[in-house]
Amino acid sequence: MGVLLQDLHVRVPGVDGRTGETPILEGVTASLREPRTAVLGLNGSGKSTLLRVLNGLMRPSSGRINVHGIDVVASPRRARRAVGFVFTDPTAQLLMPTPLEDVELSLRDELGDPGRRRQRAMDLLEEMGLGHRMHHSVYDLSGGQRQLAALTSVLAVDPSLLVLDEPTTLLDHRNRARFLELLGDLPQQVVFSTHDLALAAAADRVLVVHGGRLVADGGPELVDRYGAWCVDGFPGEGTQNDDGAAGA
Ligand SMILES: Nc1ncnc2c1ncn2[C@@H]1O[C@H](COP(=O)(O)OP(=O)(O)OP(=O)(O)O)[C@@H](O)[C@H]1O
Repeated sequence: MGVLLQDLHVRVPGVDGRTGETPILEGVTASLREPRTAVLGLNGSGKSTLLRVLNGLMRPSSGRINVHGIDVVASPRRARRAVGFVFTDPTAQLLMPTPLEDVELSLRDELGDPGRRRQRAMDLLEEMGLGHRMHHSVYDLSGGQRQLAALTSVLAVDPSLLVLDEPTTLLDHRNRARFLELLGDLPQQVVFSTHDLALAAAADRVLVVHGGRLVADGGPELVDRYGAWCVDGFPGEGTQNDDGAAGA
């Protein structure tokens, strides 16, 4: 079992005069069985969209997605239970006032007893290095601490696939090192997008997305070949931050 993407297209209304639609992903096909997959690409290339379709947050216009035996398009609710997703900016996904309450909320279906639920939530936050912040308002946490709190809540329910959108963007050096260690230890299959080339090079599989298309798919050696382009821009194009959405 793994993650299967078959001829995936995502289009949104607008812009193109001929079709009235903007293509965001075009014909993405990949079968991912490796423990760690990194998705590389410039800003606007389609990385987040590729991740969002994995748990049904975004519906493809056409194509198949199967995650660990679940047809994501047909069963988006099952997919959301199986696929833990951590956003680049996790503020929106922390639903409760404090990290402790947020992790407790995640655990509500797993542990009926409030005392055991609280203890489990405290243990998980301690393991993540957030014990000293568990009672603070999520708005008083730093961006990196919020990201770790969101990750704790997601991991609390033991998803079979973990999807992380630019997981190290908000982390300082120490928390990035802690995150890398955690990534090495997690039993789950993980798919993550990143602009962090060292993080991508540590993955088993690398997908390079450009203009909504999968332009390269292979091992971590692709980081040497494509990494600089994914940071500075692809040859023959403008500079970084060009919007790389799929053209008509
Ligand atoms: N719902 C939507 N409606 C219209 N356009 C969208 C929508 N979702 C994404 N896009 C556009 O599709 C393109 C790809 O977006 P996406 O967020 O997947 O890029 P990304 O590679 O993750 O970029 P970044 O590195 O900046 O996070 C962008 O041009 C974005 O503006």
